[in-house]
Amino acid sequence: MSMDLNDYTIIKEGEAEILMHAKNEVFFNKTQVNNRDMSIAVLRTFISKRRQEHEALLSKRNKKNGSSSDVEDKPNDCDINIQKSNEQGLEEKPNEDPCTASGEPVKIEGKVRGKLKPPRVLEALSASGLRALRYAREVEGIGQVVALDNDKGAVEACQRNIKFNGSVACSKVESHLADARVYMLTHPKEFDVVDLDPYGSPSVFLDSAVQSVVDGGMLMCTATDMAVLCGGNGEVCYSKYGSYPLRGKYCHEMALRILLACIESHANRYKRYIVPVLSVQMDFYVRVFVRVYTSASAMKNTPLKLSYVYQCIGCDSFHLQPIGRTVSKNTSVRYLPGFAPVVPQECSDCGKKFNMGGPIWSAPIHDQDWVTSILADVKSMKNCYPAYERISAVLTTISEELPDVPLFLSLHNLCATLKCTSPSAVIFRSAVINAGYQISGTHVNPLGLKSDAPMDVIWDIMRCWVKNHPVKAQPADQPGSVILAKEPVLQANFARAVASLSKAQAKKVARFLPNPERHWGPKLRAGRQITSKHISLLGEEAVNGCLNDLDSERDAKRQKIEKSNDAIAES
Ligand SMILES: C[S@@+](CC[C@H](N)C(=O)[O-])C[C@H]1O[C@@H](n2cnc3c(N)ncnc32)[C@H](O)[C@@H]1O
Ligand SMILES: [Zn+2]
Repeated sequence: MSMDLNDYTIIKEGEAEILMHAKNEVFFNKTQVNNRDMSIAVLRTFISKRRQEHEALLSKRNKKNGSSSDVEDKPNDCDINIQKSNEQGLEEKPNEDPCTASGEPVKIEGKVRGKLKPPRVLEALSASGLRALRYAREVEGIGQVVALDNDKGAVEACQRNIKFNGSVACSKVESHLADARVYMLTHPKEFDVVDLDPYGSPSVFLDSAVQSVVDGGMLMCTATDMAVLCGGNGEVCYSKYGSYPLRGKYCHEMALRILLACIESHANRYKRYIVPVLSVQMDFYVRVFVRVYTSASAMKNTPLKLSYVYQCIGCDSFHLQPIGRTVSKNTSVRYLPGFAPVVPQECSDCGKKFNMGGPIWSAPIHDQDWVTSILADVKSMKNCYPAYERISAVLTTISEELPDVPLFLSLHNLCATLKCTSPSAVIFRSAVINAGYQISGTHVNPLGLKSDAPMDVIWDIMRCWVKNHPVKAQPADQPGSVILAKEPVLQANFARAVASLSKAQAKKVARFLPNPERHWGPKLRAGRQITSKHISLLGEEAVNGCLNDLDSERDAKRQKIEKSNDAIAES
């Protein structure tokens, strides 16, 4: 088919270039550069971690072989995971043992040897192929990248772009017209990495995606339906993800945890479970990076990693209700349902009722060792990331998040409940630290604070604050009045604590950045007009912005708010 290059513009991102037709009939959203850069960073770390794990496995096996006879010990679950994960990626050493099955470690002179196969990546929803091309061209050590789309125009564009990107792209990237769900179902445990980047919700792809990843492989998954995940339509969220969202200030983190719980439930159907390495809320979407393993016995731990959330409708208090618990006796562990309820009918702080949301993933959402490696890698290859400033800021903030504290408090909301002036973040953080608890920021909200302090301690600190910063009298039945009517048990100490600023704050390293330009938001399915029906995909603000042409005003306002939020968080 002849093509006139004048009909196209060239878009360059990282090392990849794509041809965009003047009519732009294939999806492309440049704001997703943050998403693609972050994924490349995770992919690089995945390759190096996988190599380390492989070497550790080989040396463990060799030690075993050296010290014991031919009879192998029965491997435990953990061994099976590592073993299977590596078997998928093990390559025969040519001519060393022609009888060895492909993918099996090769045993030579009592030593197990094997070479890791470069990881195979499936970009299941590829559109123009930009992401697949960037993976192939920029990530050293990557294997084949399979790019799928069920839209003929997208596949044609992708194939054109593969050719346009030269020999490396041609040898590594292949594009197919396929329904991603069918393809993933018919390629079980075949891909080291599966990347899902859909329009809106990934929910319909999860069941097949968790089956297509090799043991120890990685699933990367975006969801842009934030209005659904953040509680705009609780029942829609429940039907798509099996969880009820709550409309707290922490809703974006809750969205991440709902998505993780949903992926885990799909994985469990196949005796598999997930281990999150990085979970990010950026721009207008959430994106999670999880490893997938198979183990019927490890799967029993799933209920320990999930919780319901009780959110008081009167004050900012929230409480987690774990689904399961364990009882250990000697060496045996029994799995039991969680003790319930963890809260009384009425909030013990303000007397109002609770909404119940979830279940959410309440175990850690990042592996801090991975986060450190990813951040170090990003910093060492600064010029290779077009969105360096943004992704390094997000990773820095994530690296400082308390790992074991789900969700967070909003200092603004606490003060709004009490109708008091707000202490600065530093003063509040100091009081929490001086009371013997931990506190950190969160990457999802410059004003959010994560703490392991129980709610009664938080309210005692605020009661002490109000004693020095009195409020006007309010009606007695208001949540704030009920809270302030009680005397604090704890005497808060607001003296500035050493750790009241995070390391990044102390060094003035950027943690939150405003959007670089207007229209920095989601895009519709290629070729569609924006109408009010698109609120769940784009969010109310974006849709109204397009419909009413109020974008510039809103953007200016948002940037102003972001700047002032940052200033408050730094203060
Ligand atoms: C948001 S775009 C992907 C953007 C791309 N990952 C990037 O980084 O530029 C989603 C793509 O998924 C494709 N798609 C939707 N449903 C699909 C399905 N069931 N199977 C394969 N592709 C599908 C659409 O045609 C669209 O091109
Ligand atoms: Zn309450």
